[in-house]
Amino acid sequence: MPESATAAPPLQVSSETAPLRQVVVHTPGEEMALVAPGNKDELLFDDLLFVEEAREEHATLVRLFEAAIGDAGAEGGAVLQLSDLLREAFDGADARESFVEALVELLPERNFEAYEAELKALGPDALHRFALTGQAPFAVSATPLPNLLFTRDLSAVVGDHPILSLAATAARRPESAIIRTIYHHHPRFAAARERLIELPEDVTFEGGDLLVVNERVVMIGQSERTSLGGVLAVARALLDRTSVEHVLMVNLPKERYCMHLDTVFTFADDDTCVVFPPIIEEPRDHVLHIEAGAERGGDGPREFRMRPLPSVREALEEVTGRSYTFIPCGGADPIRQRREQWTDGANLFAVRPGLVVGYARNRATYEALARAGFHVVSADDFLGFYGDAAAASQDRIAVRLSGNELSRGRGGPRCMTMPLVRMRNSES
Ligand SMILES: NC(=[NH2+])NCCC[C@H](N)C(=O)O
Repeated sequence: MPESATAAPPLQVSSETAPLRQVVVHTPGEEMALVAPGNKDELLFDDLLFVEEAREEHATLVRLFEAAIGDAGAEGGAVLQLSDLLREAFDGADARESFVEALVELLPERNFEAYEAELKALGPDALHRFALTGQAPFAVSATPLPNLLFTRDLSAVVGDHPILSLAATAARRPESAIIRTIYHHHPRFAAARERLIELPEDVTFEGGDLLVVNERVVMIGQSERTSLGGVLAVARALLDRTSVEHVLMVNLPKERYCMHLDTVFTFADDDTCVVFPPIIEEPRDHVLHIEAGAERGGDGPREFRMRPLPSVREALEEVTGRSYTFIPCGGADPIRQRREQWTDGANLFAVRPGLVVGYARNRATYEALARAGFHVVSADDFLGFYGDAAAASQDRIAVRLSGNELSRGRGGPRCMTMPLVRMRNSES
């Protein structure tokens, strides 16, 4: 293994665009094929995915990461599969037991308590299958977890601190038990365990709502999925325990189309963002700047200082001291903006500053990226001609990934990735 690989720490995310070294994904499997007309709404799918094709699209995304990261990956490789991490964690009987206990606790309405002993007695493979598909060798059943595809929402890493999400919907709540089990029991996370940020059970928070601007600044959406309590609990933990000094809370409409902040706002370069103009460009006092206030003395928690700011742009410019270019998702036409936002045009994933991947179908978004100086290439061309040389260069490149099946799940490349390590060489 090259030296840089062993040197990379187990967890380190220094910004949204810092070069990617290791990422967790989930290639759709058996659980996706269990989405049917009768349960799709409950499972948060607007349509059924053609699973074979979705798997191929996803495999291209994985190849792209492997090509771009090359040998710079952290220990264990560039791309980790969530399902493997869970299966490896289940090798320990403690992990299996605490997973079952977490399910019982997180989903009281499902009455898994009645089968607790049987579930705890399942071996690692059987419990793994039950966790993903809801199917067990006896009379209990749970809902399948097709949304595992969107690994982003399970957790967020800020610096070297992992935050465990607490999913807002019943369909996704078992995912919180999965990620909790992985962080608590998988040997890979042994060193990060003491830095784990866990939230009080009465709040909700999903990773798609948190963006790491730099070591001192994070943005958090207060959304359909992340409650005000969730924002404040994450803010408190970050301000108390990490290098973060500024939390910018963005108040979003509580609607499905913009369920997380990353559905309307992502970073394409250190100073360039792709934005959904109707929500992000109009100033309307929808940003709250949160900082640590005075110590209270005694054991009481430290106070917050909060003040409203008119817009995302003003908030970012004020706390970072730099200026930003906003590229409109869908270009200038309001209808195309809405159509392309719906198919995740604003949900780009940056592999390094200025190298992004999105869904090819969002053509007006790519035209806007081209106008901002990005070379637009297909995923095949990227893999054939660019690969790791492109990752190392300074060129601005926007890769078009075929995602006609994947996009039916209402999530784009950023939603499908949970970076564990992203940092510049100088940071290792
Ligand atoms: N980070 C994101 N924007 N994730 C999108 C998740 C989509 C998923 N079907 C859901 O409704 O939960």
